[in-house]
Amino acid sequence: IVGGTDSSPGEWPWQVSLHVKLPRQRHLCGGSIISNQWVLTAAHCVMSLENPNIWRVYAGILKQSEINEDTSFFKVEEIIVHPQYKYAQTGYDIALMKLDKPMNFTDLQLPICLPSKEDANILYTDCWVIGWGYRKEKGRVEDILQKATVPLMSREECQARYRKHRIGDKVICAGYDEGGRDACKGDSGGPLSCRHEEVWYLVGITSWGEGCARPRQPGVYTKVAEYSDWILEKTT
Ligand SMILES: Cc1c(O)cccc1C(=O)Nc1cccc2ccc(C(=N)N)cc12
Repeated sequence: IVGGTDSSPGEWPWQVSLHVKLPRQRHLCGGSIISNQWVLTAAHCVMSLENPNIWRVYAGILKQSEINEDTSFFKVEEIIVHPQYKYAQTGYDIALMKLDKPMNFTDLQLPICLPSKEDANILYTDCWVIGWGYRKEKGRVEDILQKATVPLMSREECQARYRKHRIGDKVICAGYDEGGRDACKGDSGGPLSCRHEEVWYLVGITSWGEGCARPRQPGVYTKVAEYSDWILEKTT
C-alpha cells in the first residue's frame, strides 16, 4: 500500500496473508475470508502455482513478523481459478481457495460480506484498500498491515485513464487523480472493503494498475458483485 497507515489488531479480520513455500517461504498475496472454509483472492496470485500443497494461509495476523515456524496456518485443499482468466489486465482476476478444514471464527478472524448482484451499482463512499504490499514501486513486503482510503471512480473516468486497455463492467477503479495513495505489488488478491450502513462489503479484489499511486493511473479491482453467482456456484 502506498500512502497508507498502520492497521490496528482486529481492524480487518477478514484479511489473510497467502504464503508459498518454494522451499523458502514468503508472503505472495492477500486474500479475504468469505466463509469458514473459503478464501477469495486474485487469479494472478495463483497462476503457475496451482499446487495446493505449497500454500499456507495465515489468518488473524497484523504483522508478518508474527509468523514463524510455530505460527498456526491453514493448508489449502483446493484452488479454483476463474475459467476465463488469462491476465490481470484482461479481467476475470478472481480465484477461490478451499481451506483443508473449517476455521473457528474469533475477533481476529471473521468473514466479510459479499455484495449481491443487486448491490452492483451502490455508490460506496467509505472504501479502504489493505495489505502488506509495497509502499513504493521499487519496494518490498511490509511488516505491519497497511490501510489506505481510496475513492471509487466511474468506469468512464477509469477508461479515460487507461486508453490502451479495455476497462469493462466487471472491474471497479479507485484512486486519486493526484496519485499518492493506492495498492501495489504484494497487495494483490486482497480486499477493497467498503462500509455501507454499518456493514463491510468485499467490493473489490486488488488486481492491477500502471505502477503504483501514479497521478491519473488508478488502481483496478475485480468487481466482486459481478461474480456472486460464480462464487456461490463454486462454494456451495
Ligand atoms: C510491474 C510492477 C512492479 O514490478 C512493481 C510494483 C508495481 C508494478 C506495477 O506496475 N503494478 C502492479 C503490479 C502487481 C500488482 C499490482 C497491484 C495493484 C497495483 C495498483 N497500482 N493498484 C499495481 C500492481
